Amino acid sequence: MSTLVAYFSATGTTARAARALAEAVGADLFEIAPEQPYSPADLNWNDKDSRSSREMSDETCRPAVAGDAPDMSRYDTVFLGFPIWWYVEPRIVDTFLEAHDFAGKTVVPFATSGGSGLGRAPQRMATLAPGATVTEGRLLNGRLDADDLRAWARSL
Ligand SMILES: Cc1cc2nc3c(=O)[nH]c(=O)nc-3n(C[C@H](O)[C@H](O)[C@H](O)COP(=O)(O)O)c2cc1C
Repeated sequence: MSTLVAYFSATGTTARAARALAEAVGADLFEIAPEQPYSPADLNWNDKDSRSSREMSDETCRPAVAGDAPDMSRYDTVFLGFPIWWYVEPRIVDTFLEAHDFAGKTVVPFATSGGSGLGRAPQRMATLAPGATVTEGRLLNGRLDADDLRAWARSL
């Protein structure tokens, strides 16, 4: 069994963290790409009518994921990365969690943000991945050190 790093990234920051993590721990990498990419206007958190604001104000919103899904049966540990949006994981991460069977797997959240922590994201994610062990996760803001990432992965 092996390790997957799956991530959503709207503007590239989480993508960089995900690549560094996958390389450091020798994991496969999968991008959770939205069927409809997010434009800069979509990401405007000052506009309560922007796409991201509308999605995040609706707990049941599940934006569609593009492309082929990974074969989850190959993995026992899944690092799941995302930008913090309104203190939690973007709804498209919820789409991904509900689309796969994580029972018996370890799901490790990681995030980038403007400063907020993971907040309630791990708890929310646990409710969407029945039977999985969802760890408390970690912010991967700033410079990432491969040895530090490996030590973190070993400690899980
Ligand atoms: C709609 C939206 C909401 C955000 N909400 C938060 C927040 O609650 N706390 C925070 O620290 N950063 C917040 N941010 C900033 C992002 O988490 C941060 O820029 C992140 O690194 C972006 O990652 P990405 O480039 O992978 O999309 C928000 C960004 C967007 C677009």
